[in-house]
Amino acid sequence: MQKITTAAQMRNMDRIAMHGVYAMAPVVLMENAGHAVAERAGAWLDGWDGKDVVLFCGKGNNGGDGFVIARHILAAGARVYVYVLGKEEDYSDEARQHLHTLQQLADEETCLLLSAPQSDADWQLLQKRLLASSVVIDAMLGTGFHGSLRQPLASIVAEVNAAAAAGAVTVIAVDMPTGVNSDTGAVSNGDDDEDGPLFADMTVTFGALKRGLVLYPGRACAGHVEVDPIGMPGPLLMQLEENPAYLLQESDIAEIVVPRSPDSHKGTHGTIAIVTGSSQMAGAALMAAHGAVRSGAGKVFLRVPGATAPYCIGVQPEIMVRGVGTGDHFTAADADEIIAESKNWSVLAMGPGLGRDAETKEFLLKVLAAVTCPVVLDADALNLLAGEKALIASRGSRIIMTPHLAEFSRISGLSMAEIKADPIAAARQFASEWKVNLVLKGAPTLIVSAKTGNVYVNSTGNAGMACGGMGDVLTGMIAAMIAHQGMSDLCSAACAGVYLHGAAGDACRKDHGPYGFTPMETADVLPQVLASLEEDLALPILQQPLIGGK
Ligand SMILES: NC(=O)C1=CN([C@@H]2O[C@H](COP(=O)(O)OP(=O)(O)OC[C@H]3O[C@@H](n4cnc5c(N)ncnc54)[C@H](OP(=O)(O)O)[C@@H]3O)[C@@H](O)[C@H]2O)[C@H](O)CC1
Ligand SMILES: [K+]
Repeated sequence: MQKITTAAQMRNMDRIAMHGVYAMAPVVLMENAGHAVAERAGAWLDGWDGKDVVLFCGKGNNGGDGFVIARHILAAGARVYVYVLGKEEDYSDEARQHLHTLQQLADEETCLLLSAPQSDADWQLLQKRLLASSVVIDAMLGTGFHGSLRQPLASIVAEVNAAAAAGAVTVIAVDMPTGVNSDTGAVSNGDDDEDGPLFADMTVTFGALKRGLVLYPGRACAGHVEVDPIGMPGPLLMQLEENPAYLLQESDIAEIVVPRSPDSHKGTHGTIAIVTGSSQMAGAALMAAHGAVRSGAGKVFLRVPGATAPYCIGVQPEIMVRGVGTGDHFTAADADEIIAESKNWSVLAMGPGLGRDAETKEFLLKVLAAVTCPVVLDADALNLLAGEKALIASRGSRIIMTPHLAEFSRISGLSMAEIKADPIAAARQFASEWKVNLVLKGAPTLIVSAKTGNVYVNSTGNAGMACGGMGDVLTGMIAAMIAHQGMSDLCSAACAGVYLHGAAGDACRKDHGPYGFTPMETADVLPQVLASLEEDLALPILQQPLIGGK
């Protein structure tokens, strides 16, 4: 699992690597960092030989990495213009040492060292060089960036973006794209909206992923991201700081979603109950149930208010529908029937299309206080339970709440701006206060474990999924995942549901185009997504065919 760090955690890791028991020389870490970029970007670009490169080095250690990169790509056959944007006395000892080495290699033909552009003529020359080069390397700012971009960096970033937009150059960022805050993913637009952030085609980052590379809008600036350990001692990288966050990747999910045992039966794969809907929103209930069906649930029961049942019965034969009571929304009088039935259920999901009637809140409170199976709460269930922290906290580790940002703002009392400023902290704080497993839906979706406080950042999904009904399908999927063999840990089930839902959306995007595909279509590609996941798994002996076959 890829660890995601903050700048402070990274600095702490650096400090221990250099000044703790490992006593690594700072100049060596910088050497490794620069070498890693030269190697990884070189492999990605099919080598450096014969390439014209413009390299911008800032006045911090990110710039120091740039001096090392210049030396390595020169040796690999590139011609390089190095803009040294700091004064020699500004640099750290290790950066200055690498600058001195590079100065010995400088010549007119292959390695020209230049200072920051000042006159109009300098800027015109810079533009010309950018358009004539094939690669730009951004070693201007890394984890030390704060505030909004100052000059001349803001204008350089604007020139690089313009050259890239003209199709002239491939842009490689060192550790972070300049202008992206490494802790929040917030970007700087400088004083002029066109002045930043830098948009990279590839980012090579050091030690571990930075939050700003996985959170939007920064994530959109990073391009293809590779993480290099730069020779950091393994135990240091593995060491869990407080409040860790991780990026969810296919291999992580393949470990959680165990293959079905060949002698399993429908009872093995869970009885999922979706108790939701109202006459205005029967579709939401059906989409949630369909999400569960397509996730391989053993049995799916849909319980809707009595007057809603005619809209749901017979729509999809796999879903066993029954109306409860006679109204068009649930009331407290309907709770006993649900509570009695729940003894046979593996999991209960409530919320999509539930409506916000006060009577429905009474129903929810009664059901939640009595049921013992795990519960997934979404949409209107969240709105109705916004003030019920004590009830949720009393059984939160058995509950998954799945708000989108607006719902999360309503129940947490945080403004959208506060959430966006630090979504990881906001999600973690909420999960800890409400003692609940949280799925904060957005780009990207965050999952927080009630038990450990660990945060998982999803890596799948796309903007085509921003449409009504996608969340309903996800609710059913997460419910079905909980019932899968070996998935009794609710947070793992939520991670699997969220990852697979996004992967299904990505498959739809590929098949249908960037948007316009539906939640039902998204659910329908799940078996294919699961098939590709199974390819990642070593099939257990029992799964292998007895005769023939692959
Ligand atoms: N283990 C590792 O990860 C290693 C990382 N390395 C590299 O080091 C950088 C971090 O280096 P640091 O010197 O701390 O920071 P930066 O180089 O990113 O930037 C600091 C300079 O940037 C100036 N700055 C800050 N904000 C702005 C802004 N908005 N506009 C313009 N300039 C800005 C800042 O100037 P101040 O006047 O504000 O102080 C600094 O001069 C990391 O990212 C890696 O690339 C090591 O090389 C190896 C180990
Ligand atoms: K950079």
